Amino acid sequence: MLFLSFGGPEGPDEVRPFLENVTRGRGVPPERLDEVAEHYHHFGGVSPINRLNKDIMAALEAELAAQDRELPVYFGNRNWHPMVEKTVAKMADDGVRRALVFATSAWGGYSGCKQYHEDIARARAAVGERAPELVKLRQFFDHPLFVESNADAVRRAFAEMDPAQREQARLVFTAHSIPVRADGQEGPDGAPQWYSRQIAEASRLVAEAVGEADYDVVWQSRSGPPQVPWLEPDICDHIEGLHAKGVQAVVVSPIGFVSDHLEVLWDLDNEAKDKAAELDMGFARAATAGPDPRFAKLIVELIAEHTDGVEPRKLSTMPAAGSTTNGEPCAPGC
Ligand SMILES: CC1=C(CCC(=O)O)c2cc3nc(cc4[nH]c(cc5[nH]c(cc1n2)c(C)c5CCC(=O)O)c(CCC(=O)O)c4C)C(CCC(=O)O)=C3C
Ligand SMILES: [Fe+2]
Repeated sequence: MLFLSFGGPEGPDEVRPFLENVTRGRGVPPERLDEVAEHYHHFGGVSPINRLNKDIMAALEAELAAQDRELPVYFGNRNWHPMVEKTVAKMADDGVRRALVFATSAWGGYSGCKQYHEDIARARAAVGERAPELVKLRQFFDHPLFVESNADAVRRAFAEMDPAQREQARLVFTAHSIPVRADGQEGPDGAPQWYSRQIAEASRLVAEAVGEADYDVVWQSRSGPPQVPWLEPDICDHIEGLHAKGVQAVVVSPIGFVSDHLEVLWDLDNEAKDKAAELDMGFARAATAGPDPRFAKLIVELIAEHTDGVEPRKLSTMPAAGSTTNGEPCAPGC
């Protein structure tokens, strides 16, 4: 099994080279990179993502052992060490001929799915003929274990809230913004907005599970040049808008993220929280699904769909997608 993720710097000297890897050829303006570098420096130049991924892998290994499944887990990243090319070379050295790939995103779209397929293809090309066959596991945004752990996290966040504010607190889901044009691309069902529709659907399922009829879905962490439209509203603007309408408290669910990496710590626990405080609003941020023990069970279930013919469990009617061999596109044009 190859555990494939984004990667992140482990010290101040690694921040710039990491950011250059992330944005290579993407037209992200240098001012934006300076701003994001500051976010990393605020945490000593260390992204929490590597530690979080190691925790998930440890839980995954324990779950595999508990289920008597013998499956070695390798770790590789798109943007920082251990780089996926090196990891796949090591797998070939170890005699691995075929592996499943878990990518740490629940979603379709370029950053969450297609780019991981490109990583798989690039790593295989770098290794050459000896490269193992690599089969990526599917998108899991509507898997009951993902939905239930996010729902429990939302319940805990409501419970944390001052009882006086709890009743009127507004539930707000947030995910990583992407360019409006990128979101316009068709999904495997032939309809556009595959990524934002999945976010909407996962949010609906979580809201339904916790019994909140009214909620919002908003975006965060936009990048790119300011003149290019990205999905809106931004979480901080939205908190202002809610305040103007008389809402006194928000519960924020970072549904778009698998763990508390830098965008969650900075854009939510700093910026959004400060915005709420400035407006004298109550604020509670729900946990992400990654550290929940159900997350390792979810990964093993996705594995079992391939090894044991386990029927994919899905709470939405949107088609399963994102699983192909050697980085092939899921559907023509995907
Ligand atoms: C949809 C999406 C996810 C969610 C998918 C999923 O994971 O479920 C995601 C995850 C992540 N994004 C991350 C970090 C960054 N993303 C950037 C830039 C960008 N992200 C984009 C989209 C997404 N990104 C896009 C369209 C860009 C513009 C440039 C480009 O087209 O690539 C930049 C460059 C600076 C900036 O512009 O912000 C950084 C540093 C980290 C690691 C955080 C850590 O270190 O803890 C993670 C997990
Ligand atoms: Fe990103």
